[in-house]
Amino acid sequence: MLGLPLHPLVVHLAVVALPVGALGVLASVLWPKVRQRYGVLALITLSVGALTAIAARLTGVVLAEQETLPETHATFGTALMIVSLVTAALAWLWWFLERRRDAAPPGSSPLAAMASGALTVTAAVAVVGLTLVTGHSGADAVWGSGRAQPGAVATEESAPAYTLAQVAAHNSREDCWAAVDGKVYDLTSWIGQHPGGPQRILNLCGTDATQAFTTQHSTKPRPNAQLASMQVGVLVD
Ligand code: HEM
Repeated sequence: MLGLPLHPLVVHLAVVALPVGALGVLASVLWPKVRQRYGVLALITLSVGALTAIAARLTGVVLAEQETLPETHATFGTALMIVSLVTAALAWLWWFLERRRDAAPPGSSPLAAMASGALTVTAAVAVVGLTLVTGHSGADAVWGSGRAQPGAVATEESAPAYTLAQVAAHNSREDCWAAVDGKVYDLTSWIGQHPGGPQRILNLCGTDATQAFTTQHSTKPRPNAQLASMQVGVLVD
């Protein structure tokens, strides 16, 4: 429930609320008339957007546990969450300083309000830009070329073919290949990164590891996506 149904729902809210709120705040800083009429509305919209960005990040993490993690999109999502929260905080600070300036006697220094206004405008532009790239990378992860596809590294037709004897020659920590289910993988760079420990991968070097891999990981998405990213060819007799 927390993953798939919620993530698309909250991201669409964030994708609307963040740019609308950020542009509204930007216009409020630049034009006092806009501030008077729509300032509070823009601030609330931006704040709702920032809270939705947190929700999007959290539901995205849950979703990544069920599917594979689209790295670029996750990085942008985290950046957007932080930048939108900072922007909302800056915008409220600017608002508070402007209100104080309105109440202050004529001739008081406008410096603090102006400085916070300039920071708010810069941050609001960053929010709009980051919302666009985060949304785009998310759409790409679902529909486009960024989609994590098992076996995407080498297609059956284009992949080089290796015999088990050739695979067996790559049987060391420095050069570790294994075959799984008719495909050949170079596991060398993964040895030290395996969450289940390096020894379990070292045991596979130079072998047909189909049974060891499927017994341990069967159809779990993460190990299979990791494996797919390391494919170097297909196994032939
Ligand atoms: C090329 C082969 C393998 C790959 C690509 C691989 C990949 C992975 C990945 C991605 C994880 C993290 C899982 C997660 O975060 O959900 C993991 C965890 C683990 N792996 Fe492997 N693995 C391989 C082979 C093996 C083998 C042969 C064994 C045992 C004989 C093993 C034992 C474990 C254990 C105990 C964990 C930690 C607990 C778990 O998440 O299941 N792995 N592996």
